[in-house]
Amino acid sequence: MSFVVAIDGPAASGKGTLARRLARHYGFAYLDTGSLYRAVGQAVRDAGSDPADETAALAAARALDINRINEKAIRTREAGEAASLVAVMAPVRAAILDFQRDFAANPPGGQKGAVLDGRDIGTVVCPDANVKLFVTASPEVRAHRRWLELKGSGSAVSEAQVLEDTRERDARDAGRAASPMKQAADAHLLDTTNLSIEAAFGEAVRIIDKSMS
Ligand SMILES: Nc1ncnc2c1ncn2[C@@H]1O[C@H](COP(=O)(O)OP(=O)(O)OP(=O)(O)O)[C@@H](O)[C@H]1O
Ligand SMILES: Nc1ccn([C@@H]2O[C@H](COP(=O)(O)O)[C@@H](O)[C@H]2O)c(=O)n1
Repeated sequence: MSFVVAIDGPAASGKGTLARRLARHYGFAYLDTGSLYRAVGQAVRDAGSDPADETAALAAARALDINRINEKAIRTREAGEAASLVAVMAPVRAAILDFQRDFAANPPGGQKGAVLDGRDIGTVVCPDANVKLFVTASPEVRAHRRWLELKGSGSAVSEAQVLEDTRERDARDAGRAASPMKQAADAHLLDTTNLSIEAAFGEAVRIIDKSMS
């Protein structure tokens, strides 16, 4: 049976950085579920439609081919915004739910476990995950990290604008009716506001090792 690590938390809290490192450390498969919503949102934009249009979003979700996701195109500010708009739609979420569950239960490459990160992994996608982490940090720290990242990739967006986007996205993700972002009752809270990447990784390994022994 696959050992599943579920990581949830708000935008730019460090979920992906942590999840990727954990997957490498334990030899597990990794799925960034946010990339699925980003790819759906970006596909709607590419088709010239409005990400708030449910018919267009559902068609894009049903047509999603994870092997054809354009990693660069989905990392923009606009793709993040489009992702959070399509993510409020229950039919869109339903269209990609089985894929995520199957990935967790049967990790590709025959790996013995999987790390999934997103907003509803511990609550909806994998409620029986072996370990659940809820990774967070203050909005200001998260916005600063994301701004540095966007600046590094050539974006001229201001830090104040990134903070505003971050707050808006958090509110939409936590406030929606369908699978809202929420810490599962049995999740460990990991606040990275004052933790380096290394320290956050060390804390997560301590929690996971304990649950494996
Ligand atoms: N503990 C940390 N200290 C400093 N920087 C960090 C830390 N964790 C992650 N970062 C940096 O913050 C940025 C956001 O991290 P990451 O992409 O892992 O967040 P995320 O929660 O997966 O975001 P999203 O949900 O929006 O995809 C990255 O540039 C990453 O290098
Ligand atoms: N399990 C998930 C993962 C993501 N979302 C939505 O996608 C947006 C982008 O996700 P990132 O992790 O890449 O920032 C996010 O803001 C959510 O709206 C989701 O709903 N469920």
